[in-house]
Amino acid sequence: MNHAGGPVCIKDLETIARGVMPSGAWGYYDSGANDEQTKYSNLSAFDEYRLHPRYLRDVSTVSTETTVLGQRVKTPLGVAPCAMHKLAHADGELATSRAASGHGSIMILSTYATASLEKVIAEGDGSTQYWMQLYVYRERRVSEAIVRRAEKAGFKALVLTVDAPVLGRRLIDARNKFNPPDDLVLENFAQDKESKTFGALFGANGDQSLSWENGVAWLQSITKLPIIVKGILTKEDTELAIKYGCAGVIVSNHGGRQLDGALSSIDALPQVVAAAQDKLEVYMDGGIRRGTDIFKALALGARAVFVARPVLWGLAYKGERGVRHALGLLQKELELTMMLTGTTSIEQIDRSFVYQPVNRWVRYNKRGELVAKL
Ligand SMILES: Cc1cc2nc3c(=O)[nH]c(=O)nc-3n(C[C@H](O)[C@H](O)[C@H](O)COP(=O)(O)O)c2cc1C
Ligand SMILES: CCCCCCC(=O)C(=O)O
Repeated sequence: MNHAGGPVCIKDLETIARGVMPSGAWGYYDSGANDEQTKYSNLSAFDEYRLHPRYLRDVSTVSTETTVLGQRVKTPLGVAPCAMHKLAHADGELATSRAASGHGSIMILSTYATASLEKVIAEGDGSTQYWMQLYVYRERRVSEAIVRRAEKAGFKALVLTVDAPVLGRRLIDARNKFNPPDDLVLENFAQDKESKTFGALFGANGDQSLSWENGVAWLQSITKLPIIVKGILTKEDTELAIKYGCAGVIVSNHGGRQLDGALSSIDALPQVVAAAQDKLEVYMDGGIRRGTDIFKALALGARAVFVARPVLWGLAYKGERGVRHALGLLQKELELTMMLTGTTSIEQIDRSFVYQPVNRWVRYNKRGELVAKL
């Protein structure tokens, strides 16, 4: 592929990133769990929703502005939390933060970031909301310390990831015997050198007994920040999130990295939106690679969407400029989709713009090539 004029879509960025990253780091970013069914269905499920365009509606001015948690953002496209941005580029999360900041939406910072949360938020220009992602640890004081630092630094919400009581089994990492490199420091999370394996970092610290009561209710009891639960796929858990006073849920299967066989995010979204009944905000991530994907998720009721791998690919391509490029491509594609569907504001995008033909399924092979339409 010739990229002389720069990557023109997210797929181009993926190809470039694959070419420039060391195989272990690439494998860690790319992998899904086990057979990667969920990772691939996150992508192919979008194709099962078709768009209903409306015309002759004056689309000379289009705005993607909206509100999230009551605050205005320039666009409903944000950055999902991802561990270890420095695997992609030496500037890591600081570069991502600068790029996200110009973009004017939301950046969710991973607990396993390779830059401290204070430094990351300091790169912002005030137009972007920062949310802090948390895993709640057996040692609650470790999690509480991160909450206190996030509050003090100006983070606007806490994102509690619930789909990882244990880490999913990623076969590529197992084959590569990949573990976080010794020279990377997880700056928000004290660790000794000997514990630098996924098992030691994640397994030994995680709390497998975590529940709504000892996790979500505990977090509510120690902070006034809004709590968003990440990794929700069912109406039952949405109802519990409402019961436990959460401000929002992120419909997500962790990019297919946890439970292989779990429902794709876009397919789970409608039932979560229905159960939410406007009592909390619903966001989604997983498989967004096109502006049309963002549009479909908004049409099915998401208030905002988040991307993970496209940001990492941008970072591997050219650091801050690469992330800007990735977010810019998606933003432009969203605006184009709005013009071509006859929508000029986010509020106008509703369910009437998507159509899901029944009994039609598209299938991709592992290289992302279309192999069947049933
Ligand atoms: C390399 C990598 C690291 C991730 N690290 C975290 C993490 O630390 N915390 C978390 O809640 N989710 C993490 N995720 C999951 C993402 O936040 C997100 O749910 C998912 O990747 C979105 O799908 P996408 O990659 O198709 O955009 C990670 C995903 C990737 C690819
Ligand atoms: C350095 C520990 C990484 C923990 C796992 C981060 C994550 O959520 C992932 O999907 O990978």
